[in-house]
Amino acid sequence: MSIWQQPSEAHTPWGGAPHCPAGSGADPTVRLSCKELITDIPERPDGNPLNFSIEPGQIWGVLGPNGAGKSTLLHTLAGLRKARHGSVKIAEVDIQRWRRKRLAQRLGVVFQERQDDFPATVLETALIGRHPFLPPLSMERGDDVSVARQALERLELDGLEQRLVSTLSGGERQRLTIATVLTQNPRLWLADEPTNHLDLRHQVAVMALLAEQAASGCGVFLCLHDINLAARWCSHILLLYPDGRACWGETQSMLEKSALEQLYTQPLDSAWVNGTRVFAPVA
Ligand SMILES: Nc1ncnc2c1ncn2[C@@H]1O[C@H](COP(=O)(O)OP(=O)(O)OP(=O)(O)O)[C@@H](O)[C@H]1O
Repeated sequence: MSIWQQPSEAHTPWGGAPHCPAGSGADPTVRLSCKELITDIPERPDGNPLNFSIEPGQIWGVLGPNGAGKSTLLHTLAGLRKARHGSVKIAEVDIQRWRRKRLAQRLGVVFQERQDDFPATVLETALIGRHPFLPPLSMERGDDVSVARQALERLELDGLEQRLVSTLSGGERQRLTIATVLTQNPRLWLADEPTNHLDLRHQVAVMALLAEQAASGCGVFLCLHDINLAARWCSHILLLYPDGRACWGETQSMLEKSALEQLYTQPLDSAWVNGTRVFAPVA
């Protein structure tokens, strides 16, 4: 199936029932919330405490210049870094109290950095997404392989299943990272620059995939560098300034030209295209 031919039912390619759709009794256990959260960036003073919740059906985009702390925030939300202050909770339980395996059954992370140290094929790598669901010391079964194959097909990698990951192009590798999380089928997606290395068509396809996940009741949190992708696809935006200031809210109210110019210390032009405000840097 091409990535343009969306399956009519959410999640059906993975064989599972769709997650509880947003707007029809959204699943409260998908909720990721942070309260008075200050991330721990070494040698940097405390910034604004963060207080927001990612609800099922929402797509949050965090925008900010290099070094602002977007990845650090994402890792803190994933429970991979301890906060300096405040809390992160999933389903009202502190993230540090979740067992990692249980957490991995619910939360998927698309990392910015790649770890290709071990020789592995594309299919073997996608199957890592099933590991949180396997009993100890057991191998993947036919069902797992089928879920991984469908995720690879969705990311247009189905012809490359037996290829070594080390031979993939940058964009193919990125799509494999997303296919691996799709194989994991999480209810919460935390994705660090998921459109990195992707051509325009695949950027749109990945954003459409994440929107589909949100529409099926997942919560989605993305670090992005492209304001226009954020404008078109995110329901909520968090602006993270390098001095630790932060503000957040619904996309419509957040993407103000002057705020973005200040964020990036870069003058911008803006225009409306098909109901979406778009931004371009002033040369
Ligand atoms: N272990 C560490 N020791 C010292 N400084 C660190 C450490 N980890 C991160 N930093 C610093 O914290 C800051 C925030 O890093 P982070 O990767 O979160 O930024 P970012 O907004 O994701 O940047 P980019 O857009 O470049 O990916 C950076 O200045 C980085 O150098």
